[in-house]
Amino acid sequence: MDNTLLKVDNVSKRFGGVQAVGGVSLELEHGEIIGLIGANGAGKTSFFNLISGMHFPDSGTVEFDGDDITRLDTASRARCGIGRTFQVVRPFKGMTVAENVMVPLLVNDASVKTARKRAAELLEELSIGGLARKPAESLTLAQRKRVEVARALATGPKLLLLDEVLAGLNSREVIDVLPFVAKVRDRGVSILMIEHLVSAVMEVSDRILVLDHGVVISEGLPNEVVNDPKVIAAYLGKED
Ligand SMILES: Nc1ncnc2c1ncn2[C@@H]1O[C@H](COP(=O)(O)OP(=O)(O)OP(=O)(O)O)[C@@H](O)[C@H]1O
Repeated sequence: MDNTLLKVDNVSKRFGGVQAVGGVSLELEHGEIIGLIGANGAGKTSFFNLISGMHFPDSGTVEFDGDDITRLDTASRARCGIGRTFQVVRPFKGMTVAENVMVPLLVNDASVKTARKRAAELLEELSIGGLARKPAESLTLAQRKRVEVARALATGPKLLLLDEVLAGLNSREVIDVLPFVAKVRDRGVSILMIEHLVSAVMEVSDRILVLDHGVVISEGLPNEVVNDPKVIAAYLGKED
C-alpha cells in the first residue's frame, strides 16, 4: 500500500530576481517526522508556504493524501488536513488557553459545547491541561509554543507544519518541548518541521532535508545528513 501522505514534486518559486525554491521534491509518509534545515535565506519558509498554500509554485505539483492541491488556497488546504504553526506565536489575548484552542473549532462550525469539550480533551492529551484556564498572555514562551501546537491540532490535521517551534527557547525548554513533538506524532499526525537547532531536530526527526540556495543539497537519516561534507560546507561549518 502507498503510505505517502505528502508528495511535493519539483516545485519552484521565484520572487523577482531571487530563486527562493528551485525544483524541490519531497515525499512524506503517514506518521513520519521530517526536519527541514538550512542557513538563513535557504528557502525553508518559502518551501513551507508552497505546501501550506500561502504561495503557489511557479512550476511543480503538491499532492496531499492522493489529491492534487497545488492550486488550493490555505483555507482549503487546512480543510484537507494541513495544519501549521507560525514562527511568531500570537495567541488571542484576553482569552484563556482553552478558549484559544476553541477558536479554530468554532471557525469550523463546531458548537460551543463541542468546542469546549474537544479543547479540554486535546489539552489533556498533550499534558497541558493545567494551562486551560490561564490567560493566554500570562504564558511563558515555551508554554505559548505548546498552545500554538494545540491550536493547530484542534481541527485534526493529518500533517502539521511546525515553523521553528524551538526558536527562542532555552536548552532546558528545548528538552521539554521535544518529547511534546514526538507525542503529537504518536497521535498519528505527520510532521514537517523547520528548525535552526540541528541537534534538536536530529533527535526527533526520522529524516532530514537540507536546503541551500533553494535546492536540496542533502537528504536522509539524521546521522547521514550531519556527516555529509556538502552539509558541513554549506551550513554546519558556519554555525559558530
Ligand atoms: N515574499 C518575498 N518576496 C521577495 N523575496 C522573498 C520573499 N520570500 C522569500 N524571499 C527571498 O527568498 C529567499 C529564501 O527565503 P526564505 O525566507 O524562504 O528562507 P529561509 O530558509 O526560511 O530563511 P530564514 O531561516 O532566515 O527564515 C531569500 O533570499 C528571501 O529574501
